[in-house]
Amino acid sequence: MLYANDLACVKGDRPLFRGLNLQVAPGAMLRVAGPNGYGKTSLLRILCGLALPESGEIRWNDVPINRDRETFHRALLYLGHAAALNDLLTPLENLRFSCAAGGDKVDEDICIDALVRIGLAEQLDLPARVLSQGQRRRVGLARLFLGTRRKLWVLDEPFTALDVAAVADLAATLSDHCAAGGMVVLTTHQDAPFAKPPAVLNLAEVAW
Ligand SMILES: Nc1ncnc2c1ncn2[C@@H]1O[C@H](COP(=O)(O)OP(=O)(O)OP(=O)(O)O)[C@@H](O)[C@H]1O
Repeated sequence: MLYANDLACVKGDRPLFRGLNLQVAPGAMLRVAGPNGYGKTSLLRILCGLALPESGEIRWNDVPINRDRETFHRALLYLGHAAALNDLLTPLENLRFSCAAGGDKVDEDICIDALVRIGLAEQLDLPARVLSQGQRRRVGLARLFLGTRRKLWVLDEPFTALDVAAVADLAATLSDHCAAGGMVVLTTHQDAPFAKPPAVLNLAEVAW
């Protein structure tokens, strides 16, 4: 279970939100909504422990995330809104690198299957610099198809630059993850065909 209690966030000299509470239980999906610049990305980074809130606390299974970072990070998969790829490496090399950096031991065959599943069969051996925006996005998203048992997926605009079929496939994957007891927190400006509509947290309602 992920809890956030009474979070406040200031960026530079700009107050963004305060009094923000949330909880995400196993099986749940939460969509963080709000206009541009209201702090969606900032909130996701705070929830992952990548940035500190001005005040408030985040707990994972009742333990503050800064007290046992290792356990929390083993349960967490965070994908930011920009695909962090090395342009000189192929999609396969990038995927294997991000798994290794995240401490996931994944066989090459499983990585290849994930890249094929996400529609990159023809691009396996190309350097990432020649990929389209949608293909770059897919390399990052391939981590969701690896079957690693990370319970909490935090995804910043995962549908950006994907075509209709890829949006449907990803929405089904996120729904399946929740149906299997996983948790998803995401931002998106577009509707996606989830099996169940996610709960919505609108940052406009907690704007400072
Ligand atoms: N380090 C920083 N210093 C100053 N301002 C910042 C900093 N980081 C973010 N901001 C500002 O904080 C605000 C919130 O940014 P954030 O990226 O969290 O918004 P968002 O809701 O995700 O926006 P979008 O819908 O456009 O992706 C923006 O006005 C942004 O310019």
